[in-house]
Amino acid sequence: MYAKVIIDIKHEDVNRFFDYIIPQKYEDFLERGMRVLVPFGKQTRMGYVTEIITESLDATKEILEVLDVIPSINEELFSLMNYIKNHVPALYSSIFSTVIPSELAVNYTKVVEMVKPELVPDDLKPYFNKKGIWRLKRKDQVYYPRLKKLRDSKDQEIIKIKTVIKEKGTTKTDKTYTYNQNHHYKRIYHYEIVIDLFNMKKEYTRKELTDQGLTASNINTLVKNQVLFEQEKDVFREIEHQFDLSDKKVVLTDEQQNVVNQIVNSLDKQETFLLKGITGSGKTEVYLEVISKVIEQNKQVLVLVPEITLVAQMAKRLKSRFDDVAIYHSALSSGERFDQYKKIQSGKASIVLGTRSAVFLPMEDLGLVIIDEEHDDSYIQKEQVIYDAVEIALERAKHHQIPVLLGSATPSITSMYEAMNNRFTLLELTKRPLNLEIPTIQYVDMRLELEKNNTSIFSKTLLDAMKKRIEMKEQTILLFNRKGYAPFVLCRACGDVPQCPHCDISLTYYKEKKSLKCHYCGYEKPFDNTCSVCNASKVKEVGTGIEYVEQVLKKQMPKARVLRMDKNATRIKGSHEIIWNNFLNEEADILLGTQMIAKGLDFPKVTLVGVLMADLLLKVPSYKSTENAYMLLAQVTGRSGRFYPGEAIIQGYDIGHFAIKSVNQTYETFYQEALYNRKLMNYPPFKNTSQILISGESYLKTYQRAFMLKKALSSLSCDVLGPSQALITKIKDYYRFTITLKYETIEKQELFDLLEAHEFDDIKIRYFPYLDIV
Ligand SMILES: Nc1ncnc2c1ncn2[C@@H]1O[C@H](COP(=O)(O)OP(=O)(O)OP(=O)(O)O)[C@@H](O)[C@H]1O
Ligand SMILES: [Zn+2]
Repeated sequence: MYAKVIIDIKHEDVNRFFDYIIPQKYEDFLERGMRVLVPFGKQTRMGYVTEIITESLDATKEILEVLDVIPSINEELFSLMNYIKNHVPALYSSIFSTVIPSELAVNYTKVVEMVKPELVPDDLKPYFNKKGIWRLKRKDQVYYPRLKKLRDSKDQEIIKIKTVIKEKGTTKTDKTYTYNQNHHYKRIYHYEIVIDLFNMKKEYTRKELTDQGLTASNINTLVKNQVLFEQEKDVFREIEHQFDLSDKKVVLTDEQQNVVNQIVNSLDKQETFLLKGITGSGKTEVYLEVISKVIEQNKQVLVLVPEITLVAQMAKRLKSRFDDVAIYHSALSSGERFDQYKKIQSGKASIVLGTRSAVFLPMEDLGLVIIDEEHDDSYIQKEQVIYDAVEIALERAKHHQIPVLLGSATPSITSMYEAMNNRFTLLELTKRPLNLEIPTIQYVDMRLELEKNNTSIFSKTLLDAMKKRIEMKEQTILLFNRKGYAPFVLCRACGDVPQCPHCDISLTYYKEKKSLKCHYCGYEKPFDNTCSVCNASKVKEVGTGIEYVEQVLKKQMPKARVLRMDKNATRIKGSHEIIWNNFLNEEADILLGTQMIAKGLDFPKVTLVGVLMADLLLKVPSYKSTENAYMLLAQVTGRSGRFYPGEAIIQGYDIGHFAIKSVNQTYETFYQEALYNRKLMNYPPFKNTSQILISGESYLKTYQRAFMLKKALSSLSCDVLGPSQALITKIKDYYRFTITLKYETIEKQELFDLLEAHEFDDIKIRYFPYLDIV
């Protein structure tokens, strides 16, 4: 028997199947989808078995080891990988590592062993340990050529180089102790506490015992004298939460019950529901009720939220009401994530809650997928292997023949269009349950503030409203969608902005480190207030970042307790949940944040939402920027008045803009206008679009190649636009051009072949299945 294997190396040259002999001991055991170790050239590598075959002409080497007990890739996952493969050109190995958890990957470390110590050059000797072993680090790469020579020297092998492979995910074990009733230890009277403890519970972990005051040497003595039996056991790394498990009990409104009934009647069918419910209309209660019905049928539910910020709130609701909830996202520790994965893989989770990548988790008895805030861009993975988790979820639904429930107050234009054309079933919630209205919205034109000599970033209206909230013990959410502090520096004398020498982008200013850094290539140089162009000592930070807003806020409202939620404030594991929990428990008056706080969150005491520089949202270069701005504003203002009547204040310089104005109107008004624009411009849902990036070191050559590609593409039935300069015209010394495709249908494989044929050593071509990712 033989196995077809994809090798875990991300390189074009090995992007194909390799045949290996299955040793007899693995013949009955090995299955398609398992991870194996195989010899590859002079190395040992991990690989994925994609097929078991009976004949092979190429197989010469045997599989060394099998890493799985259950296949890491089940049949459903294989079909999802196939779906991805048909949509984007990507290496097999990259697709594998996209769909499985990173904990299933392995680390390869090279180890050098002395064979003839006397012949090892003196300057290398200090790197070896006492046992004659040197674990190579990344920085040791400079020694590779010399080491290889020592290994390959003709008649004498002076050293050996081995690859040590370690799985990233590890199972945690802990020592546990039970009490031996029949021991003969005389001095047990010294350990009364032990007797008491084991009267209460049969088994304790080492940590539990030390927490009770026993020292390590106490425990050792008791084990030695056979009072305690010691055993090594796997321990499950449970995720620790900040919240308590108390569930709200609500009686569904007629509208909610209606929606629930419709979904529940279709649980055995593949059907896509679009639940469009205004902000605060109680979509979560609908989810919970439907989930309980799915679980009654012994099936599983996958719940996706677009951002880690939203996990805690949903986790609290789910864990309070249901057992066996697993949680999966990138902010867990590697150990926690590995254990959650194992729990899911073994079928022990009835509900899985996660962010984008959770869409690939193995769930054999999947009965429903819920995608909350379905309009959110975060569902699209924009790096490496590009995919849209919503599309993947719809594929899974096809596989299992089950419904998908998409929920949003502001559905994406494409989802709404599907619903209007009866391909999705539209369900609506039009009211807030406690008869509360959507908050009233007030616009403040900051140009007029300036005329009134107010140069602060806060208008008087907003400042007064926040102060009033503090007096009334109510809370405020403030949105400022720009991260970091003073993102760049500028010479006030000549206007020069320091740029990265390798990329066409201004350098970011890091105040604490006093340095300037390029976001794209990592180039870094110390900040210097002398301008390199005009020599004036006038280089200063520019712009107002969210940390600056926080400072001003504290200055203008010294009594206010402010929490900040942005990428910087949430770098530490668990901080999303801490900030969320603290604000929910009213330990702060104001929650200041980026788009992270704009959607989905439900804080009863928030009666004011303020938006600073709303027009910043429009400055994003995307065909969707108007729509995204509208949706973000409609979402964030919807955080106000969910339990008590509320209001929202939007500040900006261009508040007459369609996107900003529309927040005060219905979603339908906005949808009609946005759809009209998309029709006019041939954007989705009317035409499919994708983009091709052509990059190379020579400006002229790259531009020429892009034109040649355009010509070749005209043989396909699609509109080809461009080539034009990419938004960032140069990255890491590579010039960048884009070509945009618009089409109804396109033969993807033909397109990918064409792109491949146009790749040259000095020209790179990348394909993006969606616009504005380049
Ligand atoms: N039937 C009900 N009776 C009383 N309160 C309810 C009812 N349904 C929902 N609520 C409460 O209303 C609030 C808003 O509900 P929820 O967070 O589910 O809104 P949502 O539709 O998800 O809104 P958004 O799109 O803004 O996130 C919650 O505090 C929820 O507990
Ligand atoms: Zn750079």
